[in-house]
Amino acid sequence: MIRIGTVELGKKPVVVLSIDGGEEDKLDYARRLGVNLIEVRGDLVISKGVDLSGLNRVLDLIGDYGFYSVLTLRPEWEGGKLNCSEEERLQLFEKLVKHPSVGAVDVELRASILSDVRELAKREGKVLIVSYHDFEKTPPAEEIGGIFRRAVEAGADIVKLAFYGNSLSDVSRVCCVMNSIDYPKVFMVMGAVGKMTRVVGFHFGSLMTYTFLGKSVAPGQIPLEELKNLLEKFYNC
Ligand SMILES: O=C1C[C@@](O)(C(=O)O)C[C@@H](O)[C@@H]1O
Repeated sequence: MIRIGTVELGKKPVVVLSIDGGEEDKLDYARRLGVNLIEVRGDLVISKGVDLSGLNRVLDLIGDYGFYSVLTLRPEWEGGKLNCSEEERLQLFEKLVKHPSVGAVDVELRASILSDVRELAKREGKVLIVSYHDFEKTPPAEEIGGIFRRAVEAGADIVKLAFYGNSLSDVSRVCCVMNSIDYPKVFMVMGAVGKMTRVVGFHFGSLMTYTFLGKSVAPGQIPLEELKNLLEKFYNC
């Protein structure tokens, strides 16, 4: 069983609210709607002109509201807003990962700093999420399996795969491949056709689902209120 901060994964659906630094004033509301973790999209926060001390204040506030966070610094080359060198991104990770409210760190499988971030996470006792995003398509089953294996070999505590779905066969293929893999995982099929995976993914072993308040941060995300209602219907939680 994996725990991010005090949040146990795998016992019931875990809801992660992705914030870009503009929603921290809604943390009380998020708590009341059953959000379990806060993903700090540090790349989005920084893109709004917030500096490192401002990012630390966001992390402070998350802790003040009793949440643990997942720290994400998504680069432009994987769909994020961070436009800096990998060395600079690693320095940001080094300055932020140690924050007491950070429970997990998300780094891309294709990042040249992956092994550095892995060692950093291990040293600081944080959960390592190794993620892979394809915002255009869903690969064939064999390729999905290969990506997953590479993430495990890279030392992921949790493997997170997010593919863009163009058809229901994309959705069913991802669910079937994920269902066949016994390893801590999170997956979603992005886009309209893949919306269902953000709710039914738990049936196929996905540990977390990502949501938003205000503006979504990825195609096909379900807003928090609607997601809460769907999870109550499907999982009585
Ligand atoms: O990787 C993911 C999943 C995501 O892309 C989604 O589709 O909900 C949202 C991102 O913020 C997060 O880091």
